[in-house]
Amino acid sequence: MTTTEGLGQVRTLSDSEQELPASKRPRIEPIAEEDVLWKDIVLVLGQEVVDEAVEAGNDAESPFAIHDEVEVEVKMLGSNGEGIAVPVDSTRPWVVVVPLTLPGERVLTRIYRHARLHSVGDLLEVLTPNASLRDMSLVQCKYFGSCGGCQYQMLSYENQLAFKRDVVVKAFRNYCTILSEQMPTIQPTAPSPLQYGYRTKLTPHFEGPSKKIQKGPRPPTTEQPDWLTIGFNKIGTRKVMDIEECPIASPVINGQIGPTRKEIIEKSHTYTKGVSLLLRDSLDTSVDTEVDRLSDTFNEHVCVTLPKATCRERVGDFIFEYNAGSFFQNNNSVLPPLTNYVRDAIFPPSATEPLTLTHLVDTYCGAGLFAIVLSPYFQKVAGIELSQDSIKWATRNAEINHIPSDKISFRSGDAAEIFAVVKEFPKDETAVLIDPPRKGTDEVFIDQLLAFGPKTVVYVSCNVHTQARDVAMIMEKGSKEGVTKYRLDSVQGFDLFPQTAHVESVAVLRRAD
Ligand SMILES: C[S@@+](CC[C@H](N)C(=O)[O-])C[C@H]1O[C@@H](n2cnc3c(N)ncnc32)[C@H](O)[C@@H]1O
Repeated sequence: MTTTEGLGQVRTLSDSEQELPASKRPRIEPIAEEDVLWKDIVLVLGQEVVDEAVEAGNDAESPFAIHDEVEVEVKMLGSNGEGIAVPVDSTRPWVVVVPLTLPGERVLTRIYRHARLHSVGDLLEVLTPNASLRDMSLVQCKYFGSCGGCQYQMLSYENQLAFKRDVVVKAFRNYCTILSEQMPTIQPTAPSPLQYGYRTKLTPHFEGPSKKIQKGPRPPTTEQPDWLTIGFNKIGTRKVMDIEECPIASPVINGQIGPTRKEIIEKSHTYTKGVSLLLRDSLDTSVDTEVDRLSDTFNEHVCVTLPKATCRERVGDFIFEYNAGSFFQNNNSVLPPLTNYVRDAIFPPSATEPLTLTHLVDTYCGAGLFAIVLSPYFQKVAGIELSQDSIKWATRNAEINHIPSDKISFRSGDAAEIFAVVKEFPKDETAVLIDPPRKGTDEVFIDQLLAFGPKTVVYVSCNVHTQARDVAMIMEKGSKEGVTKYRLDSVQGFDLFPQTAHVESVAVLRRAD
């Protein structure tokens, strides 16, 4: 029988690829959203049923036509935030993915796309709501249900956190191929202090006018032309819908949406292409960095719209500056609990013997967030980051926070290069922090990490699926090759984006000796 267990799985390096010099080896493939969805489909239909459908050649043949209206029952919430449903009347195993629906609900959907063993549909009507989960009085945004930004506003915050924990559990079950006895219980998801008004960065966008409109007369106007919509993509589409406010964004960002829209409309006759706008919440950078950081003057918020302009944020006692267009975490309210959590993971308050970790390596360090906030707890800190620009800011951030340059250093380069630099760091007293982009880290990095063998590894991730894969690789390679054996101490989700399906995750590994 054909087995589909490997379907959609990520590729591991072949033997010949393993032979290549580190710099020439391909990176581990990122785990695509479709792959994550496929695992949910298999969970709902069952592996055997999926195998049979594949065997019978039924897996690519939808029982529905595009635009069919179908009644379905939602079986579970998928890891990407949509309901994973099965048709109420169907003789063939098939899944229908419907956004904005909840487990246990019967809904009417209109099919708009087919893929392997599933179709995707728009939500037309919730026929039987799940009254214990759905509470529409919680919804704070007038665009909820049309805008693609938020998926969970109809859920209590407690339920949002519980669903996010399920995502972490499934991610580790599906992608972390370690023995179940090596897997710790996934901790409850840590909440964000702000559940609305938290986003410090928004990127509304608009499409350019058609060629036909460009050829016609385009006088300057103060009225919004028909071709122009400024906002976010409609759910499940690439069509932009008009947005005049966004309740998950911070007050200064909301205050800037109107003026920015007005400016775009007034200049609309000049546009030929679409543009992605930038609205970033910042402290007023004209205020001197030496002003009392708790004073009202220092904490005046402004909205920055130019990608090359400087932004400033305060995280606890520290301040950070960076280019508005470059990476910085988008929810300032959760940064103190997140950085405290990482600190406590490195120095567990419950440890019977205090850990004597004196050195920190912050890989994928951006503008130096973790390196700088955690610097008081270490004698030496080194950070690495690909973006030269972010490294300039990290170095400046160390200065404006009065951290001596013989204690903290930042360099630009691929994360794996840091291990050649920190050779003199005592591995028994070193913690390594990993915070890569969504695609996760790579095999070259993991090999170097294992060769270095730090006492503690804290892996912060915005993609729990690639994190689970990488954690497995760290543990499996470490134990197989007898290099450095790690045990997985804890995994906990962090809610950086309330009202959305996104979950951040922190995994803590400790050397097993
Ligand atoms: C999720 S961000 C984390 C940044 C930082 N830790 C923070 O919390 O602000 C990931 C960072 O990794 C950087 N990056 C991407 N690929 C990299 C690589 N191969 N080596 C080093 N840094 C990389 C990106 O530029 C980005 O700043």
